This record gives sequence, structure tokens and C-alpha cells, in this order.
Amino acid sequence: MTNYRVIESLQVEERLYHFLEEVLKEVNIDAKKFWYDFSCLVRDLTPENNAVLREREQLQAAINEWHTENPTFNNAQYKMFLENIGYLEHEPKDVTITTKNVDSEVVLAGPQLVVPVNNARYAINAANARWGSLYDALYGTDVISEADGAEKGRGYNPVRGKKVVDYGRDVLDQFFPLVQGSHHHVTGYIIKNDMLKFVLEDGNTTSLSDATLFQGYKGEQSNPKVILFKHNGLHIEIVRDEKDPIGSRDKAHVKDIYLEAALTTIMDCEDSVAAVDVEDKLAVYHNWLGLMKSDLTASFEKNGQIVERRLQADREYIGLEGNPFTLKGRSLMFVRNVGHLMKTEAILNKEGSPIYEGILDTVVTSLIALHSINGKAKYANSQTGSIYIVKPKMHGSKEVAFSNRLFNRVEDLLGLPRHTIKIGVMDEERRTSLNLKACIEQVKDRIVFINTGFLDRTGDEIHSSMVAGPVQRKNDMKHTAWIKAYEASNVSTALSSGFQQTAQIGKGMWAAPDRMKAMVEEKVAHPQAGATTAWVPSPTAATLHALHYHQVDVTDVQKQLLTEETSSYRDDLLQIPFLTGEVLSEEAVQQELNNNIQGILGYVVRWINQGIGCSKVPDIHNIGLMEDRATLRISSQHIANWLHHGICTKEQVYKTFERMATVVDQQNQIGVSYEPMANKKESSIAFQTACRLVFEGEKQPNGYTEPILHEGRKAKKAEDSYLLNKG
Ligand SMILES: CC(=O)SCCNC(=O)CCNC(=O)[C@H](O)C(C)(C)COP(=O)(O)OP(=O)(O)OC[C@H]1O[C@@H](n2cnc3c(N)ncnc32)[C@H](O)[C@@H]1OP(=O)(O)O
Ligand SMILES: O=CC(=O)O
Ligand SMILES: [Mg+2]
Repeated sequence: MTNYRVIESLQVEERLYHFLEEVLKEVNIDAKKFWYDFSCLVRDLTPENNAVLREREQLQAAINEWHTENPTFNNAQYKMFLENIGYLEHEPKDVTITTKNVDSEVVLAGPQLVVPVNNARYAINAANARWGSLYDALYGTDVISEADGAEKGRGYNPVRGKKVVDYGRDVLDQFFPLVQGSHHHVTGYIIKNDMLKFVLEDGNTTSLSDATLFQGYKGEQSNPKVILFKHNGLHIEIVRDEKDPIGSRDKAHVKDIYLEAALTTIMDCEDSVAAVDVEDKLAVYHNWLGLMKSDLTASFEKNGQIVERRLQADREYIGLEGNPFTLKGRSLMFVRNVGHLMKTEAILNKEGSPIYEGILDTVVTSLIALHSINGKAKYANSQTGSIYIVKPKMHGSKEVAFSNRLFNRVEDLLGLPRHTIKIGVMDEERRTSLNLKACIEQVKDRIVFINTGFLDRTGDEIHSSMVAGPVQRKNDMKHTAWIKAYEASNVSTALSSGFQQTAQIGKGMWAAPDRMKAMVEEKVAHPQAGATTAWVPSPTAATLHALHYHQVDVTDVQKQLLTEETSSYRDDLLQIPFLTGEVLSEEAVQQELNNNIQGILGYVVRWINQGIGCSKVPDIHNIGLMEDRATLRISSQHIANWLHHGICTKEQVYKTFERMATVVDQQNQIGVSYEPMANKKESSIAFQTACRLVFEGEKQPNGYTEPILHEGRKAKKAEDSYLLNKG
């Protein structure tokens, strides 16, 4: 039974009410006024939210109808039709963003980490991923091969250790070259007259080719414990300790190299989180509160020891002329709210209906962030008094304008100066990519990023053209014209809108958390394309990806791009990724189904049964892939599209679900509290939910998975609680 408290025209779930009352007290906001203004905000903005969703439906229905009536596809007519219905908006000519009070982390180029905020252990780890150990990142991943006796094994393997140390010295040689010799031959460090000297094996001393890269140190000048460098705006520490097991074996007593890594972190309330009711939402808000107050802790057992994790302090150094200074120990935190679609029973409106979850998120996450900007928290998140909200899944400029109005109202509600709340606009829906400049214009005074590379974008591509024809295989889609145009257009639109030195241009997630060697080889493409940041799935990935921002000076790349002729990408963006020119073999179709359905089941079973919103799911070849709601959207929409066009049959898809349930059960056997699906398909809510996502996929709003997932998870929670009560 959910208990509500009536307050103004709202009914607020009791637990949420008490939670918010406490926060209001802590941040000195008058509760009476807050509830009154909040109820007015809900009253005024609900119809607007309804309207943007209605428009999504109307446009999709019109597009479906057009494709049905125009089976022979004609690009020019299609474009004209999209213009006529307002799907393609008029592109504004000159848009220049004017965002003020932006933290330096937003302007610098470096990795962006994403983390499900409801997992305190991971969330604190993510905030602390501002700094990462290069040695750990190398030792623990496939960047260092296990060949020639360098296996990871159980204990420390000195052969592997040597490879790590050599790699580290190569990194130093690459970014901090010496006038003479190499970091491989350094045996000691001395600081004299603000200059760093390197003692070499042959007894000679040398210095940095560019002396300005040396920033400071810790310890004695004759025997520093930490040496701090800065290159392309990012810091690197050489950390020394002659008593440490690694340091004692090293000729210069270097025990590690620390990289400034995740400059920014997105604390996610959206696609990596399963939050379906008040209880779940409170867990999300509780952690965000702890991060903003700086008092979030997590205790857990690791390697047989109880660890208590908390936010890291700032790092202290002695700088030039002996002046002490500090560097931030934590990432600048953004919070990703949910989009405009879903509603939540946490609060009911005047009519007794659930309010929009996106509205609740903006109000609550901003309210909580006051802790960090009112100077009371131990560590202020923003040095410039800003709050950073990432807004996902917006379709076109009207929806961005709606977010802007929502942010205005929340600023008024909390007594904040206009544009305190910054917005990161995810370019992950087709109408946003096509109308990007118009979208930016709507939030030009508060925008802090646009970004691409998103999985949702592919899901939306498939859903938008569901009726047009069968789409290519999932992997082939990565090489299509629209994706290339999507990437290029995003960077070019951002630069022409003045993002350089003001806002981030971001790229998408590296979704293979265990394939770090491949990431190190490939993800350099993001800064090379002019992006100032790109998403990584883990602190380890952040540390390794940081190397790319030393390899590439993004400021230079952007300067170069700005001299180049720009073109319109609209026509390419409108190229639908049809499966043309080939008839897929039965085997290829089945392979595609196996792959997609295995991923769907592997992800959904954890979402439904355990409430885990982001999982490393072994694919059909047992390679762990990061799956979240966006990857689920692609897989489910892909099969829905093939079903629509008769590439596969419903029976074949169901049979594949049955077979893959056994595979997924086997892959999960070792998991604790895993409930198998294969032996009870009819009664397994997880199995049935996975099937529904595909068989009802075509009817889902924009192909989103959350309505069905939420239904399934709520049913599972009810089932668990019934069984528990029954004893
Ligand atoms: C399409 C989109 O919307 S993308 C955005 C959503 N995606 C994400 O947010 C991805 C976030 N990443 C994750 O959730 C995880 O990395 C997963 C699920 C992919 C893999 O998780 P696991 O299998 O537990 O990772 P693995 O076992 O390799 O590593 C666990 C360790 O790494 C840490 N870790 C892993 N990912 C993260 C992260 N994103 N942030 C902080 N720490 C992390 C854990 O804290 C843990 O370390 P600990 O034991 O010291 O606490
Ligand atoms: O939000 C991220 C995505 O890939 O979609
Ligand atoms: Mg997304």
C-alpha cells in the first residue's frame, strides 16, 4: 500500500515527502513555498509535456502512413514530406552559445565516465576516477599481452610487471621527452631553482625538453615523492616510494604513474538504472544527495577485507617558488535525468495521476545540488556555482525548448539565478540530429554539451523508419551513410555554434569494458575528430582513454576544422539504412536473431529479477558487452523491423528466445540468486518481458523499452513480495 500526503494540489508519497522535507531544511528552502511553487510547476508544465509526446506520436503515425502509401522510396519526396509535417525544421543561420560560469573541466579535453548512480560503491568510485593508476589499468587489462610468461595469474607476476613499467616509461617519453636520453634510464629526480632534473644511469643529468610541463612536487627537493606534470591541460603524477613492493624494484623508485582521467562523470538516473517505483527513486536520490553533500560512503568486502569507500580529498603539491597548491581529487559531476516520456507514482497531480518523472528528476536533483553550490558541502562539485544536468532522448527543438522552460521554472522555484542549471543535450534521437542547430539555439545560454555516438540513436533510426523497409544487420549499420553524417554533423554544428572553449563536444560509449587494448587503439579517433570528450564505462577505461588526449591536442584539431568548408549533412542523415542489394541467407538471419535475442535475454533477466540497469552481458561468443536500455532498444527494434518485413517469422523468433534462454541460464549459472528462465518460460516474468519487447516493439513509443521493462519489474517485485509474505 502506498501512502500519500496531500500537500497543495499534489499527493506526495510519504517516504519521498520526508526525504524532501529533510533536504529542504538542510538547504534552507522554505518548505511551504517550495510545495506551492512545485504544485504550480506541475500544473503548468504537464500539459506542455503531454503536448510534446503527442507530437512524437503524430509525426510517427504520419511517417508510417507515408511509407505505406509510397512503397517506392524517393529521397526528394521524402524530404519534402518531412518538411511539410514539421519533422524537418527550419535551420537557424547564426547561433552562438553564450553559456557562462562553466567549470574548467568542461572546457578541457578528457574522458567522461558514466555510472549508475544508484550503485553507491560504483558511484563513489566514479567520482574518484578523476585520477587513475596507469599501472593498475595496464596490469589488469589486455593492453598488456599475457604472452611470454606475462599472465595475470593470482599473485603479482614480475614479468607482467616489467611490461607495465616499460609501457609507463614509454608514455613518459612520448609526452614528456627529455633533452637527452629516455625515462627508461632515469634513476633519480632533483628539483633545483624550480627546475626538474633527471639523473640518468650514466651519472649525467638532463631535463625536460619543454621545462614548462613540470608543475610541482611533493616531498624533498632532493628526493621528491611525487612529481607533477601537465600536458594538453591534463596532469600526470610520477609517484615514488622506495619501500613499496613495486617502487623498491624500480631503479628510480617509481611505484606508479597517476593520470588525471575522468574530468567529468555522469551520475546516471536514466538508462543504466532500473528505477520503477518510489523505493527505487529514493535510492537514486539518496546517492546523489550523498555525492553533493560529500558524505556518501559504501562498505563492501573485497579480497577478504572490508573496504569503506568515500570521496577522495584534493591533492596537494608544492608549486613554483615553493607555493603550495591543490588539484581537485574528484570528477566534476553531471546528473543525467530521465527523458520526457515516463511518469512516476512517487507524486500524483491534482487529478490523481502520476506526474512526469523528468519533471520530478529536475526538481529533486537540482534541489539536492544546492548542497554543493551553497558552500556547505565538504567538497563543492562546481567551482562556478553551476548545476549540470544531462537531458536525454529529446526529439527536436520544441522538446529542448520545453526542457529550457522546465529549468527556468526550477531555478525560480529554488531562487537560483537564471542559467545556473546547465544542460547537456544528448544528440540521440533522429529529430534532434536533423535539427541540431535549432535545438542548440533553444538552450544557447545554458548548454554545456552536445554529443554523438549513441546507441539510442540507432534504435530511433530503426523505429522511425520501421515501415519503410527492412534494415541492415546490426553491425553493418555502423558503416552506413547516416551514422557518418551524424558524427560529422554534430562536431561541425557544435563548432559553428561556438562550442570551442565553452562547451563539450562529446562522443559515445566504449561498450566493450574488457576489450581495453582495442579501445586504446581505436578510441583515439574521438579526439582526432574534434571531440573534447567521449564516454567510457569504467575508471580503468577512463585512465586509458586519458592517454588519447595527450596524443591529440583537441584545440588544434578544432582550429583546423574551423578553417574547413562546412556542408549540410541533412541529405545523408536522411538515408535510411535499408537492407538492399543482398538476400540474407537463412543462416545469416538466424545468426542475427541469436545474437540479438541472447543479448536481450541476458540483459532483461537481470533488469527484471535483480533490478540491475546496466550489465556486462556475455555475448554469444562470451565476450562481455555493456548492455543498457539503449542497446536493448536497438536489439528489440531490429527484430521488430525484420518481423514487420517478413525477414523472419514470429515462430522462428519465439523458438530462438527458447533456445537462447538456455544459453543465458548457462552463462549465469555462477551468479548468486539467479533464477533460470528456460525451465519456466510461461511463468518467468523476465522471459515474457523480453518477448514482449520484441513482439510489441513496433507499438512502443519511439521504440523505447522502459514502459514494458517497468511493468515487468513491478510485477516481479510484487511476485517476490507475495512469496516472501507467504513464507
Ligand atoms: C547507452 C548508454 O546509456 S551508456 C551509459 C550507461 N552505461 C554505463 O553507465 C556503464 C557503466 N558501467 C557499468 O555499469 C559497469 O562497468 C559494467 C556493468 C559495464 C561492468 O560492471 P562489472 O562487470 O561489475 O565490472 P568489472 O567487474 O569489470 O569491474 C568492477 C570494478 O570496476 C568498478 N567500476 C566498473 N564500472 C564502473 C563505473 N562505471 N564507475 C565506477 N566504477 C566502476 C567497480 O566499482 C568495481 O571496482 P571495485 O570492486 O573497486 O568497486
Ligand atoms: O545514452 C547513451 C546511448 O548510447 O544511447
Ligand atoms: Mg541513450
